[in-house]
Amino acid sequence: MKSELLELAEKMPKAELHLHIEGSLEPELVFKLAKRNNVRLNYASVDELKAAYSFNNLQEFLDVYYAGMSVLLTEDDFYDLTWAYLKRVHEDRVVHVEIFFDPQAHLERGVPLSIQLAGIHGALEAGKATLGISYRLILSFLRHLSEESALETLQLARPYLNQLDGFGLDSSEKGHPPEKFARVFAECKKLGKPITVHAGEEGPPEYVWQALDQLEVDRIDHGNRALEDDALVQRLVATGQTLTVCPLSNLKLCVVDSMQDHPLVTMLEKGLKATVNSDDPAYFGGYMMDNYRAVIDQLPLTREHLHQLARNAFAGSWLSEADKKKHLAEVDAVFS
Ligand SMILES: Nc1ncnc2[nH]cnc12
Ligand SMILES: [Zn+2]
Repeated sequence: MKSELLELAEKMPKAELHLHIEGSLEPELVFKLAKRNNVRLNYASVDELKAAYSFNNLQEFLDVYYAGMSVLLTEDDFYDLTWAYLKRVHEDRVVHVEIFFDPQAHLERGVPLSIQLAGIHGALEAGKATLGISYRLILSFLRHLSEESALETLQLARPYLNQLDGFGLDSSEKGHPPEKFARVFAECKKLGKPITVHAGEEGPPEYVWQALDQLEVDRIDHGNRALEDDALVQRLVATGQTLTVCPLSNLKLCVVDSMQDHPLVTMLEKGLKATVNSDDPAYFGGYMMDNYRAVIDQLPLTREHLHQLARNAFAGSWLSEADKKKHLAEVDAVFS
């Protein structure tokens, strides 16, 4: 049974909806870019850097994540990073990606938005042309920074709106509720772009309510802690909200104690539109298939659950209705 599910997971076309491009920066590439840009690292070797990838919570990870991305300085760096991710997920039969980038983290180091976007967008276009991977690019605001900083970033982004497909909110969740950014996302809404925010990863169910009621999000990233509130689950089910769940991330950041305790199957059984994603694959032990392998191995996942997960990802994507329909038919063909 397990091997049949694995085979199906390998074969089915996949959409990844929760991926921080800076979180796909592999240790080997960190060292290559550090050398290219003359950046001094606090680690002597790839192995020493990898040894630092042990986290007790989100903040411990974020400290390493922001330090790692300090090597990203030029257009080529952003291009190489994004291209490496696309090539890697192509092997996992990922055909559509919706990826975040954290512009404020790079602006702080003096890297203009134009450089960040030229590299990331250039690689996404190359991936579309040569690997057949469609994409959406999401500008994500850092919630540990101020509302003012987010508004300034949005101003800087205005000339590039044709390259931005939506807006997100990430970084340190606790103490930085969605309502802190209500005015920022109201501005984003006026631009007619979809919104997705991290909520209920470490933060309480109240943050998920705020994301829904005050930010009027189109998707929730993570959402694990929504399960603590039955009324919230009912709301998410009734409105068909997609949750971009990240199993290996949740394990690495101690959101769950073990993969056997992961709520993915519970979510599906409750009718929540859960999807499987890798979040920050270079830091959390794997890309899309690694995540699928983990949940197939460790959870009572059925063929129907797997089919639902594949469908949820395309249905919850920001693809056109015609493209969704095409991909859903391809998924169904694998499971027929
Ligand atoms: N899992 C995560 N949660 C919040 N912010 C992030 N930034 C990158 N990965 C993140
Ligand atoms: Zn994330």
